[in-house]
Amino acid sequence: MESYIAELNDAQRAPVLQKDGAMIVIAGAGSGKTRVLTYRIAYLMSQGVDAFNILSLTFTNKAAREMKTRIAKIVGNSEAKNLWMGTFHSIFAKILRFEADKLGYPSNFTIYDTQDSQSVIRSIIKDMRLDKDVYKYKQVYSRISSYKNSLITVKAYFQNPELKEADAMAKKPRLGEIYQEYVERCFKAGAMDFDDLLLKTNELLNRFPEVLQKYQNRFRYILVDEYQDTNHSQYLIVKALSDKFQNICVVGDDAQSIYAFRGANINNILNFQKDYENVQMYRLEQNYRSTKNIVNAANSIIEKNKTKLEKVVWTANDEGPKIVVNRLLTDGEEGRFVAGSIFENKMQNQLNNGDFAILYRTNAQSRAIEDALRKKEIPYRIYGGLSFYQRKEIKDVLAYLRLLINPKDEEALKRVINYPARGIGQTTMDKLSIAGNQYGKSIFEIIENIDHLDLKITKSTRTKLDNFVNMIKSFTILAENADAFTVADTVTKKTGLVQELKKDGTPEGIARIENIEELLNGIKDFVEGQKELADANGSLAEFLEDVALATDMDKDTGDDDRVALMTIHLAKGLEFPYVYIVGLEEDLFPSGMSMNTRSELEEERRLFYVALTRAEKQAYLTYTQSRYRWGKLIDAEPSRFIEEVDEQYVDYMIPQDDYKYKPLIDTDIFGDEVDKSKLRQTKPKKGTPPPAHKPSESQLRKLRKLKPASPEPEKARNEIKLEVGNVVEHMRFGKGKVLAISGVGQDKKAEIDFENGGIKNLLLRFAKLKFIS
Ligand SMILES: Nc1ncnc2c1ncn2[C@@H]1O[C@H](COP(=O)(O)OP(=O)(O)OP(=O)(O)O)[C@@H](O)[C@H]1O
Ligand SMILES: [Mg+2]
Repeated sequence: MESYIAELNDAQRAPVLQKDGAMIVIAGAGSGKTRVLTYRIAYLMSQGVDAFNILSLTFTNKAAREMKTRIAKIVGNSEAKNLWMGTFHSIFAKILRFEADKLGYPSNFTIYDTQDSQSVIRSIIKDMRLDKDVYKYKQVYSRISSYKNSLITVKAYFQNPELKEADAMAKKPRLGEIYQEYVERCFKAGAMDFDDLLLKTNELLNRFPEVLQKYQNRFRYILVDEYQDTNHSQYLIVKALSDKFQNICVVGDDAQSIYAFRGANINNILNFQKDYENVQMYRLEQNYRSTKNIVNAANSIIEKNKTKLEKVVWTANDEGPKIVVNRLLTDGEEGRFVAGSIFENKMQNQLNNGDFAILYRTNAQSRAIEDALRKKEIPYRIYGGLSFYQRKEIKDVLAYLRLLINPKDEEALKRVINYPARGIGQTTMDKLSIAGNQYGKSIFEIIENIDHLDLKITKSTRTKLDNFVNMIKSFTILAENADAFTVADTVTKKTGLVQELKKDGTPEGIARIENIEELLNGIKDFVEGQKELADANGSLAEFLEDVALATDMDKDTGDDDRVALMTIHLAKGLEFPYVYIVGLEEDLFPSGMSMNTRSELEEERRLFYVALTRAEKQAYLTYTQSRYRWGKLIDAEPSRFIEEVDEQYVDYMIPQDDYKYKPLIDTDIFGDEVDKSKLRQTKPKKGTPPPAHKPSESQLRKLRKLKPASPEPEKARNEIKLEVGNVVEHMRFGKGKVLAISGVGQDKKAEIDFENGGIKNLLLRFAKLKFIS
């Protein structure tokens, strides 16, 4: 037996050693799912499976790299290099390049990022003269994106009157036309957006059986991490590719499904057994990541969800300190508390900055935290947010590079045709655009043929356009032989980009030049790295693809020591010794936008579960009493999730005098006077605690029945549609009759005459009412 196999427990070893067939590993956080995938790949290779025949799909490219490094240690570097590992998007972008011509795309197609896509949509809305307050481009974009991820093409859209009706109901009757125009413009520009990378892969595998066969034969063994967050489009790709050999291993945790809002479909996990023959189901129960306190606290939260697979998670690790909950006055205080606590922990326990993570629900929350960390001189890195590649000056350089690779790339062209200024104005651009639409050609092609078209563009402007096109063409020729660095270096010099910034002379201008230098350094590194690989040569096209699909996480080389700041969504799959979860307030976490239905609330709760289970040694939860939101200082309420953590695993910090704490006297929804600060300190006892030690065999047998707990038919409490005359039940006041309803939406209230409490005016959003008749 290979020695690394000994680094697995019995339950983990089983799916690693089952070489063939379909298998699913369902298990809670930190139980070694990702480790199973990694070791399984190493094992397959030791059994003679060629690395070229293994496809492994991960949530980030960084995760893929880490797995590869681990595998390389076991099987050797040269073999591990040939593995196909990466995100769905990066793997299938590669395949699409090989096969692009079949779909009518150039193999050098551009990948439009979200900004590019939204910019195309904005100009369509403008060109169609639609009201931009009704047709909000971001909303339109996400609508189109969700169609694509459900494989609803333009044709399918128009064949399905229900979709059109739904959009009409949402006051966007022309959404289908926008969708159609968007698809046409992208196609004309030789561009695919992120969603196309999946949609077009599906199209490719469906329409061309010989292509499907080729990749089925190639990827004889397929592995998928974080399977709970695959969307329909991804699901179908995996299904098609694995259909022939059925050697597929997926791992996931339904309790960590947090992308339903982007189309992830939990049924992919629930139905896996139906999709393949002789599916082996494996469970892992022992958590190796966290202390008992953290594991048990996390169990006590997820227990509150009605839709879930029953699972056991226990740990043999130490008890560890309790979870610390602290209330602060403002977000500034919150930042100072977190920075101070990190500082103290570092001093007391001799830790590195990299041992800490600060997790939040929304990117906007990072600012106050950053201020505090800077004051304490604690180095940090923000993941997500505005990435390096989205900075203006970087996008400018990249636009030139994209354009020389794919001259049809309309978004790139618009960005740089008159930057630095070349005297090509908006009127000229409009004329070119109109001609482009009329002839179904790209602007670049229109300019190339400008002498044959009657566009009423002056001779002098035509010369300027000519010069621009010739410059780009000269770069294209250079790129045929030179590597990415040489090309990029030439472009920044010849286009006048750097000179323009030098002229500017302001500190911002200088910072921008430094960023461009940084980009060039990055390209140089990339070229050196790629030259070592068998199937790459450091070309510009390869670099651009890398950039288009890079997330901030991917750039993290981990070689400098910083505190990590990120949204919880980004933290999935990661682990840190110390984790601070900040902003635990109603309407922020759970998000005010996700409380309309029980399923949305449950997704927020899973998000909280993900956050807490990132922690190895200790977790901190913080909330504030008031917070600036949308420019207003509002009273914040502690998140319901804080109360949901079984109190035996929690330490509440008593506010110190220097917090300038003022008790907030308020009336609650029952009309009683309450001191809000005390509200959360007296908590009712919770139900049976989850197992702190390995549960008994009989308990395990009960819990192991891996069937979905049926969601209770009772409606989410804010879903209840009450009418005057209805009878309801309240936990405290007993039965009551609805006398009147007032307010709308979030403010909807009901006046109810209760058996035990008399007449009460209750905010329906909060009142725990059961509908009786
Ligand atoms: N048998 C084992 N012995 C020792 N350590 C282990 C074992 N299995 C897993 N670990 C460690 O436990 C931690 C969690 O493992 P891993 O990340 O694979 O869990 P996971 O199930 O993928 O978690 P998540 O659900 O958060 O993605 C890692 O640090 C891993 O190295
Ligand atoms: Mg994992």
